[in-house]
Amino acid sequence: MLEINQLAVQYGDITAVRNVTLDVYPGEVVTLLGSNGAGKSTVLRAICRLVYPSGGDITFNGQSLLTYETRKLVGLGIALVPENRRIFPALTVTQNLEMGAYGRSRSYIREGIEETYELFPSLKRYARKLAVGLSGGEQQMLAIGRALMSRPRLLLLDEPSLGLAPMLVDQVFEKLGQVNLSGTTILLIEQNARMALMLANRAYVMESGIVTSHGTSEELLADEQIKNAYLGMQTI
Ligand SMILES: Nc1ncnc2c1ncn2[C@@H]1O[C@H](COP(=O)(O)OP(=O)(O)OP(=O)(O)O)[C@@H](O)[C@H]1O
Repeated sequence: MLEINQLAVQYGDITAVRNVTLDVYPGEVVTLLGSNGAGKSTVLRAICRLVYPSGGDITFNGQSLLTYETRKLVGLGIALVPENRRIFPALTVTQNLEMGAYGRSRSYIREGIEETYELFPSLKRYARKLAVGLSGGEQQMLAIGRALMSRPRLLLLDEPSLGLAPMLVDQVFEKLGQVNLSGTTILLIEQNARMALMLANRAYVMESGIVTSHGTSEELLADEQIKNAYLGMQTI
């Protein structure tokens, strides 16, 4: 579905990412792990055309994304849940969801909102409240719900656990599991390796701009180096 081939990205003189090759197959959850500054977000930015690669290619269902503008990706079936959620604080919860399907028919939007409230019943209670008043966990659910409004085939998430208490992280990941079960493919960028590996089928690990290992989640969970570097002493 998504193929990244030998991707390189520069910020001026800084090479943030080089030689990154990564595949996401339909129906999978794939996670990209790595510590701060490893280059994970840069890969996501390149997929969304927020930065232009200095080398390599990115294709979606066989079509190069490098010729696409960011705003056209949604039409291809790609939606992004950005880092720090970036919801519209001065709009209500329902209005935020409507923005996720901007330009679509009223019935498309109505059905999307109904489906979103089915998936996130807690959001429904706040439908008419301003998004600014939501807790961090609810804002993350709203950001995911907004991205799902366009019925993406591929959902990209940048650090959905960021700033959330552990219980809320569990809830967000449980919802992502449901989203995947209902047919949406997921590429997840995370620093919370434990949660990400529990959800994902496969994972890639990045260090200093390159992919240093990849495999199934089971393989990486059993890997001593990964355990020491990313999983601490936690027992899975
Ligand atoms: N706009 C920018 N200008 C210059 N350098 C940048 C810019 N954005 C990122 N970098 C650098 O590129 C490298 C990769 O950053 P990136 O944000 O992709 O890492 P990351 O793995 O997503 O980390 P984080 O979890 O902190 O976002 C880092 O060295 C970072 O300092």
